[in-house]
Amino acid sequence: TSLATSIGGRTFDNCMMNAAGIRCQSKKDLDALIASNAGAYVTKSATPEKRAGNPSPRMQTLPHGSINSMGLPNNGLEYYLDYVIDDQHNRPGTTNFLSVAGTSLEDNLAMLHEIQDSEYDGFVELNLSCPNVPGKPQVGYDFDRVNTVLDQVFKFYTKPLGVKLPPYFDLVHFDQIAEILNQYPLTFVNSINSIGNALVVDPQTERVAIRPKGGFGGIGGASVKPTALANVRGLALRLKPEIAIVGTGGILNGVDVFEHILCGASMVQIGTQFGYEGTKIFDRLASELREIMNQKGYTNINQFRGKLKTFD
Ligand SMILES: O=C(O)c1[nH]c(=O)[nH]c(=O)c1I
Repeated sequence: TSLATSIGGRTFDNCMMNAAGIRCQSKKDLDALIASNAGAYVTKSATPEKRAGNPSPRMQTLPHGSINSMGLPNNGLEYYLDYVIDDQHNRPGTTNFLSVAGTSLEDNLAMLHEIQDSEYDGFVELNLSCPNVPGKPQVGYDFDRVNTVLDQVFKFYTKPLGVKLPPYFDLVHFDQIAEILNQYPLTFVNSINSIGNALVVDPQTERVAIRPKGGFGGIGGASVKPTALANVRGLALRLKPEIAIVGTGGILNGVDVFEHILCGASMVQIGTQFGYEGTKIFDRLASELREIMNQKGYTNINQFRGKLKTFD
């Protein structure tokens, strides 16, 4: 039973990896991902310079997921660019993901120029959906802005690139974002990021759970799976076949991986639950997914990708 997948002509021996932001900020974190059974890793979203991020408490675990307002803490683009270039020398033929999240178009273009001019030959995940930088909107909710960003990027960027999108909640929004994305040579679209600006309250203390932004933060984990599957399916039905879908959101068990692939995902990313379990989760999910595939008579994931049935 093979869990292999391919995106943009690159093959991965396992269709599961971490989600940006979770246990991927330091070299130590990334080394652990390399040592694990994950099929790839993605680095913490980078800004041009190192950032401390929001004041703590800025992340809280919940019974059915997590809330976070980290505020884009990261070690700066050079740190991650050096890491992934070093890794591609050490492990030729492997492909990984470098996430960038500039707080302005200028920053994003500057970082992509630096990556374009470097010897990095892996994927870039352009994060258009960080919900937690105070005063900054989630670009993914401004369709004209997304168009402008991609138009500017693809004037010069020729290496494989995908975008990380926020969740949409209206079928017309799936139509509108897909119409824009289909105009560009994207390698993949990653859906979803956390459900932004939710609020968790502690009834005992009568106070919010996290400090930044009056307690408003992004929700991840089990509670977001129905929204994540809707976005994966909504985009799979609308995007041109050359654009692969990376499914993120609400994956705790092998069955959740199966559901994301059934909806159209070629690769899946695990965030909140990976944060709790660590890299051994990739072993557990692989055996659980293989068990499901064996029961159903599937020998590889291409046999059921996107094959979700409806009633009609
Ligand atoms: O607060 C963060 O650092 C963060 N948190 C998220 O939930 N999604 C994101 O894309 C980011 I850049």
